[in-house]
Amino acid sequence: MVNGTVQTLTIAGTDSGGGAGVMADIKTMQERHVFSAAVVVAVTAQNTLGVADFMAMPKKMIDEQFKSVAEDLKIRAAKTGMLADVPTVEAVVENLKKYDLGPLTVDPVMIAKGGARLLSEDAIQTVKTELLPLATILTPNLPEAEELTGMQIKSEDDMKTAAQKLQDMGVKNVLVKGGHNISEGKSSDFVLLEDGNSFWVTSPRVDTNRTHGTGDTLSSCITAELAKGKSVEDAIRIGKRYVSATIADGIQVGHGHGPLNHWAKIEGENDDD
Ligand SMILES: Nc1ncnc2c1ncn2[C@@H]1O[C@H](COP(=O)(O)OP(=O)(O)O)[C@@H](O)[C@H]1O
Ligand SMILES: Cc1ncc(COP(=O)(O)O)c(N)n1
Repeated sequence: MVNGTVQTLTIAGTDSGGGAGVMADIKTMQERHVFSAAVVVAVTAQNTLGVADFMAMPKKMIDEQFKSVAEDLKIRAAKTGMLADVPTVEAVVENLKKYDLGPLTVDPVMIAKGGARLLSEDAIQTVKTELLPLATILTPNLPEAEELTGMQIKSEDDMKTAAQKLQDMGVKNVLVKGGHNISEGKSSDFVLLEDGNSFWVTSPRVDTNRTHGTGDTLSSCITAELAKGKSVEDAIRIGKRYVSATIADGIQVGHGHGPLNHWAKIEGENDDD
């Protein structure tokens, strides 16, 4: 069965605290029953209280990791997370063009919950012009959608407008995440699909600061479901249900923005789904 195992790839930064980045991605993939490889493009010294420091990998190490993965594994879907700076974004784009890694989910990570910049300001333009055209799905949170579109997002209508603007910039499918407190009592994300259809995915807002790694977890779950062959719409709906479960059923780790409970189950789902 080895060749039949569904394989995915995360291209992101590590989190020494275990809650976000590559660590959250691999935990999510494991729970969604797909195998995950990892190209580490940056290392962070981080915990639930914040990011103390980070270091981007040299281009040669990024290239060698892509080569090692691509030569041996059959990746069915991939995702990007923290990409640090211009040379790192450029190295990742070059490798994404070189290897067939299946549908790509781009989580345009810019600023951590604690406030640290994880993507340099000048790299935002590189992401826009070079990475976004490669994305099957783009999953910005509200500050990221504001940066990418240049508009302010203060309402659900603004979220719809931002999604349309991002699609006009050449992105196929857009998921604008509403975790940053726009709607009372609920956490609603707006989805605009390639075919023009749109819908909201909504969950009750959980009153908690244990939301470290929510974006990574959502985008990894979407990637896992795409790798299994699910449609973009189904992958997003499953991703939203999974991330909601991991937030609602919390664990106690650390003293700040705590990590999610990746063991949480989607209600009604069987273990072999
Ligand atoms: N307090 C919360 N309660 C319920 N869902 C949340 C909460 N915070 C975030 N979410 C959900 O988690 C997912 C990630 O959103 P968000 O936190 O905006 O992303 P990011 O981690 O990139 O900032 C979205 O589906 C969002 O609706
Ligand atoms: C390596 C890495 N990647 C991504 C995030 C974003 O996660 P969050 O916005 O939940 O802090 C992070 N803090 N660290």
